Amino acid sequence: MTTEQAPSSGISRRRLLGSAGAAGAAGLVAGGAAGAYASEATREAPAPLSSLGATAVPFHGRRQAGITTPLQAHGHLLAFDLAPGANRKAAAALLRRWSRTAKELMAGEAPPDDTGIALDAGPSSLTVTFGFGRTFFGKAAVTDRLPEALAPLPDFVSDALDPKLSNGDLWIQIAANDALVAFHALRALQREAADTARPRWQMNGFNRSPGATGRPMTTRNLMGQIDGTNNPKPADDDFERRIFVPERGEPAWMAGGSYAVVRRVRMLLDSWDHLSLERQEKVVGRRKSDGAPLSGGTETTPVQLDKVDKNGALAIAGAAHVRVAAPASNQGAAMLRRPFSYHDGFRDDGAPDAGLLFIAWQADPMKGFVPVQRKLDLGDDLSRFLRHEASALFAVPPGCAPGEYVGQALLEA
Ligand SMILES: C=CC1=C(C)c2cc3[nH]c(cc4nc(cc5[nH]c(cc1n2)c(C)c5CCC(=O)O)C(CCC(=O)O)=C4C)c(C)c3C=C
Ligand SMILES: [Fe+2]
Repeated sequence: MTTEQAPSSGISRRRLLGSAGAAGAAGLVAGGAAGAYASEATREAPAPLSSLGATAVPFHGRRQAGITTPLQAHGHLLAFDLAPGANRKAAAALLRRWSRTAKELMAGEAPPDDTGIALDAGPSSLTVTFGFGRTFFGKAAVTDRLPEALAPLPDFVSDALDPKLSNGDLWIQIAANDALVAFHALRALQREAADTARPRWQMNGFNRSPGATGRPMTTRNLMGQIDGTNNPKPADDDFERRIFVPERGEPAWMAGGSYAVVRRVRMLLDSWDHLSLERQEKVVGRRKSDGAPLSGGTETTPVQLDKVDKNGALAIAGAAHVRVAAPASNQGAAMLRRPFSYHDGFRDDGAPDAGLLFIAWQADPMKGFVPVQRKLDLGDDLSRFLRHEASALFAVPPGCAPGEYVGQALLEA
């Protein structure tokens, strides 16, 4: 489920509908003489998609898509609250509708009553990922299934949180390599929430587009740093244990799932951009140009935290971000960081309202995000340039088999 696959057929129902519509429209504009051309064109198969458009990520599987899937270029994060009076049964019906639609959209299919926003486009690596917030369990009367790991996150020194942009009963992460495909999914899912759930907040983010660089590279954030290098890798022995709830984990409905910490972290870009390159690199502990650690080597060379330079000073400073955040500094605590950048215009003081939609995935937030953020709070040079403005924690259940829906074991067991 986590690896991208070429679609089984290059031509989806959505693409056939789209090109037939376009050809029809061309015929109308050109008038009668073009009619023969129009009907001929209608019968023609559309041109093959580029690999960007054609790539489909399967919806069904052991894990939900969008956790270990390669980062896409466009992302929408949406939180919903259950509408007053919406009960467990209504929530179950909503998750069933959402799962069916997500499956169709991820395959490049047009759902019934389609808006047409993504006509002509392929699935474009669309992923849709669903999660449950702590407040869901009381409203849906399933408090007996509330995971311990969904305990509220503690307060942090660097928090300046906006409650209206935080938490939420239900969460959807939508991501795709095409902006219209991503918005199309957002609109379809929001329409299906109907009277059962109301939007609480939305955040829109982006990453590098595939093909923008000469070779596939780790993405950069808005501070210009290569960001994501030292993430746990699926090939690591302890990857599954760190990121996903074990098969015999508690509660049973979360076995194979993961917990997503979502933080909207504004960057103080005006202050940051005033630092010299040398200072910026010291704050992080890596070179800006290629992401290599200041202890030497290339981007992927393991960081040597004990390395000293010829003057006897630490090559990676005591308060450098990579030192303070490293598992070695946090009793092994680790998380999979899978963020999007955001830019929401400018603030009243003229500063960019921009930063990182930081999303951290882990089997247990108390062994991932929480201890690391506590440590960063105490003495991380980078934190001086960051403001945590929104926060949420969601239980993201495992994926589902054909005929099932995400969260079924929570809502029907
Ligand atoms: C609580 C966890 C973390 C927050 C919040 C966080 C914010 C944040 N980080 C960057 C930029 C970089 N982070 C890098 C590495 C890194 N960051 C965290 C954790 C948090 N970051 C970890 C666990 C690590 C890996 C440390 C290690 O083991 O080496 C890097 C270096 C490149 C990389 O490995 O990804 C950068 C750059 C920003 C801009 C930011 C908030 C906006
Ligand atoms: Fe970081």
